[in-house]
Amino acid sequence: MTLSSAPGKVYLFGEHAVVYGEPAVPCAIERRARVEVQQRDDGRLRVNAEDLSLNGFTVEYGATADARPDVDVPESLVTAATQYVDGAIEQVREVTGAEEAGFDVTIESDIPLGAGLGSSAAVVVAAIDAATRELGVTLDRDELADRAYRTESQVQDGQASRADTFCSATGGAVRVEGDDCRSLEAPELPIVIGFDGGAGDTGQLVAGVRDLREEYDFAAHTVEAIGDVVRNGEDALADGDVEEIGRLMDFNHGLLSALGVSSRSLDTMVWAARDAGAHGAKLTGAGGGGCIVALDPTEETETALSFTPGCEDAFRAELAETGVKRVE
Ligand SMILES: Nc1ncnc2c1ncn2[C@@H]1O[C@H](COP(=O)(O)OP(=O)(O)O)[C@@H](O)[C@H]1O
Ligand SMILES: C[C@@](O)(CCOP(=O)(O)O)CC(=O)O
Ligand SMILES: [Mg+2]
Repeated sequence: MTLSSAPGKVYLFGEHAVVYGEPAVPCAIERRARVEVQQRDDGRLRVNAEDLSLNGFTVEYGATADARPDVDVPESLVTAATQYVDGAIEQVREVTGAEEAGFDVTIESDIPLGAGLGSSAAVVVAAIDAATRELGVTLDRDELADRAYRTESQVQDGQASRADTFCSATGGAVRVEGDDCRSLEAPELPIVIGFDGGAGDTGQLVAGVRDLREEYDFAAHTVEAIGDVVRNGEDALADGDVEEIGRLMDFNHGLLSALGVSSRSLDTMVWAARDAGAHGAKLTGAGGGGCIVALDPTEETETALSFTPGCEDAFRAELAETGVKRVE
């Protein structure tokens, strides 16, 4: 039995635009997915994922595409729920050459699903790490991040960035621009998260931005403008200027909103945070529903969010210094 954990993340800047080669700065947070893997000798894959949004279910199915899970829910829901884990195991079989390997996979996670905190990347990174180690293969961090990226890219129809998976594998604050992935020195940031209890489908939201960008030049320019915000944000991070980081987060939210990926509840939480005196606030991740990230060293934003209709949970998040790790 092998167990690994990997952290989720918030985007300080740059989600969506990063898919088209602009830079982005995600930051790992101390909310982790833990994936336990046990090899089995019949080549089958059994996934036990109590947190899945189908009210929690256990699926057991074979290695071949025709052997689908025997659960009484629509096929599309099952696929949406299982595709990241399926993809991760496919990568493990490929990279180890153990094409027939079967596994029992058990997932336990503190990261809400589809909420912009990178649950998919954390699950994929931890699953690939645990399953390869279970087969006696240790991937270095970059290869692990790359295999996890390939999984996200496949699920998102070829439209994914390396940002979430690199951040989850590495921990800390990172900067990703195309294939260039590196760690960043970041000041201590007073991160507050508001969660509306909802979720967005990353693949669909990414496809929506892609279509807008192809249809309208001004949407393409909006994506480029996000890149400019990120570059300014990097300077503010290097200077440790939290007020300026906040101002740029506000701007970044406006541009994401223009691209159609915000929602009423995300906007409501963003405004509640700003009204409470946060330095800045924006949605994080793909959007559509889920989480916002705000910066506030005082208790005001967390308190205001906890009284905001439509906000289900408000909490402070610590930076996760460590990315993927083995759990003994
Ligand atoms: N605890 C979990 N157990 C099983 N699968 C999970 C878990 N958390 C996330 N996933 C997978 O990740 C998907 C959500 O990823 P995504 O839409 O990218 O949102 P996000 O990464 O922002 O949380 C889920 O539909 C599921 O396939
Ligand atoms: C929208 C995007 O930039 C980030 C998605 O983050 P999340 O899956 O919503 O946590 C997509 C990507 O970078 O692959
Ligand atoms: Mg994701």
